[in-house]
Amino acid sequence: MQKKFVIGTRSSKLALQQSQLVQKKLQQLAPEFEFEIKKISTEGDRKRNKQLSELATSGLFIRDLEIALLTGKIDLAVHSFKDLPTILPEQLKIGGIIERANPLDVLAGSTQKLADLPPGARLGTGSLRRKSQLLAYRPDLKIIPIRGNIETRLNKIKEVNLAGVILAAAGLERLNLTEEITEYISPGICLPAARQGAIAVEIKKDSKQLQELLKAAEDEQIAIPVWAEQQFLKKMNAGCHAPLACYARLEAEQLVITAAAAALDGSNLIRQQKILENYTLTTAVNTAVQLAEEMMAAGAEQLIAAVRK
Ligand SMILES: NCc1[nH]cc(CCC(=O)O)c1CC(=O)O
Repeated sequence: MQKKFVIGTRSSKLALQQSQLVQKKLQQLAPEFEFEIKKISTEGDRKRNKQLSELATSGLFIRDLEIALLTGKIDLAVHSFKDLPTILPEQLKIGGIIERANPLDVLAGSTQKLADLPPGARLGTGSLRRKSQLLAYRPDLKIIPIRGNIETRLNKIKEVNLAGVILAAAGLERLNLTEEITEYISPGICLPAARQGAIAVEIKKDSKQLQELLKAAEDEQIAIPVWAEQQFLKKMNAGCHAPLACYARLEAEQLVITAAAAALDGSNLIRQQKILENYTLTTAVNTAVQLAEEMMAAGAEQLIAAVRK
């Protein structure tokens, strides 16, 4: 029986914070085990095992963490679920969804709320999902593409003279930067990305001990809506770079799932919602798949394909 587990993490502040949260949760649940955090560098030894890197087809950093998992350097990989592709390498799986912070997008670093910004105000975001929905709401806005980690993006406000930036509430809350939040943007204006704010822990499929632990750490009230969003995205065959949004929330006995897709210039926006009574994981996921089918029937595929290339 394994007594010590290594948690692999990216080395960004946000990634470390999320990994510490997972470490704390698991440590509380299983005080008899040791959970150590290990930073995995982006450079890594990516090219050392060609077969493994071919298996892990995802983004560069995710791939390094997955290679570390597959080669036994780490036992768990902590990710912002939003950034993960919907299809994982054959030997890996999501062992559990640990916590979801506020799933909404925010306007940050602005002196005015979104509705009060002057015509032509410059807002920073690198996300096509945010850009397209914001333009559908206010075609006059100037959307300036920005990249980098959260603090880098906040710094862009002064550097390139922006009225504010659009970010995930989750990142700012986890980094204790909530004082930068001007406004939580209504999901009726900017629907969040599928899985936004949720932390996913990836493990090897044969890690029985860890699987049990992570199941015990999971709260199904949190996990069910997130799995529904994941299944929606998978059915749409899209990732976090598409101008596509999906947000599921529990309201009493109901699961409410909303999806949106928009043309990049905001000239067209498709929005659909489904409400499920007395949800279970299975019915939630099935409803999400139906929602994806309705979105496609309404023409969402063309909007997504416009930027897929
Ligand atoms: N792709 C960037 C990214 N990936 C995860 C987060 C933090 C929020 C989350 O955990 O979903 C962010 C920043 C942002 O979207 O503003």
